[in-house]
Amino acid sequence: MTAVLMDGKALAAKVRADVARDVAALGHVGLATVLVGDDPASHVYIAAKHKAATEAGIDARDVRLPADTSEEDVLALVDRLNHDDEVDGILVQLPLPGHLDETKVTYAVSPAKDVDGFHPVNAGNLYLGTPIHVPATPSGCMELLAAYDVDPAGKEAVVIGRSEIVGRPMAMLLMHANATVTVCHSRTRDLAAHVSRADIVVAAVGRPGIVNAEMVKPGAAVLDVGLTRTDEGIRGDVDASVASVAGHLTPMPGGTGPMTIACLLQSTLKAARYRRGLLAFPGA
Ligand SMILES: Nc1nc(=O)c2c([nH]1)NC[C@@H]1CN(c3ccc(C(=O)N[C@@H](CCC(=O)O)C(=O)O)cc3)C=[N+]21
Repeated sequence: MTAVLMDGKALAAKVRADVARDVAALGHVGLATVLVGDDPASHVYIAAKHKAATEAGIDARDVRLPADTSEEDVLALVDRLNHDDEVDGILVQLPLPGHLDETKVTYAVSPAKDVDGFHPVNAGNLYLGTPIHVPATPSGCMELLAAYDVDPAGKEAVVIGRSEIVGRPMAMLLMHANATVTVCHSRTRDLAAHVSRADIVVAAVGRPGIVNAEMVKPGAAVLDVGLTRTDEGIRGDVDASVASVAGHLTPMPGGTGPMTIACLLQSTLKAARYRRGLLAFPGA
């Protein structure tokens, strides 16, 4: 068997075109990104997000601060953006330099403008099954499954990784879609035993090739979120051999990454709708 490739690039282009149409209808939609310091990967991601936002007609503001910026100054900036009427969505690029408390900065972003969905109000509402802003990578994975008619209902799903930005929200979304969800992590005793039972596998740990053909159930849908830069190029968590066993597989690159960016734009549009009262912000 050769897996059907889940083309994230193509689906992302479609999502972005839909966002562009809705942005045009709304008039003005603003996104502010905050990048502290000079992590080279973060620069690549921020550039990609700005290009996509601008192409969708979103007014994207690129705020950059030196690596030694104090926490007080970062929090003051976030506060200004919270109160800035031109700004519908705020994204603080992670990781932050070590002297800054990521939790504190994440808490500071207004939940309605938190397009990453990292604020506890948003994380909590996802847990409760009443999602407001949902992290972009897991959203993109759900969109990929839907686009390829892989319905999680009743299926065994294994999520590898329990990070706040991918693994945990991914598990929630799959559970809400009625999958039976197992979350594996660094202390899991027998990863292969869990993966071999899964109809849907989402790998998000950043360990190149940790998922291989021997452990994947024939016909399973496998989504690769891990991204490691090596001398030979970008490598995912899923070994290339899996293509001969899986039913569906995301390419790496060109799978879940482009969908992450597309879903970020969707969240920005949603944030603009909350702010204009076109969508009710739960509990507000
Ligand atoms: N506040 C915050 N929000 C994020 O959403 C966030 C973040 N911080 N920090 C870092 C991670 C990582 N991330 C990616 C986005 C796009 C690709 C992407 O487009 N990848 C391309 C390859 C790009 C390349 O060449 O490096 C692909 O998979 O085809 C990957 C990773 C968002 N993140």
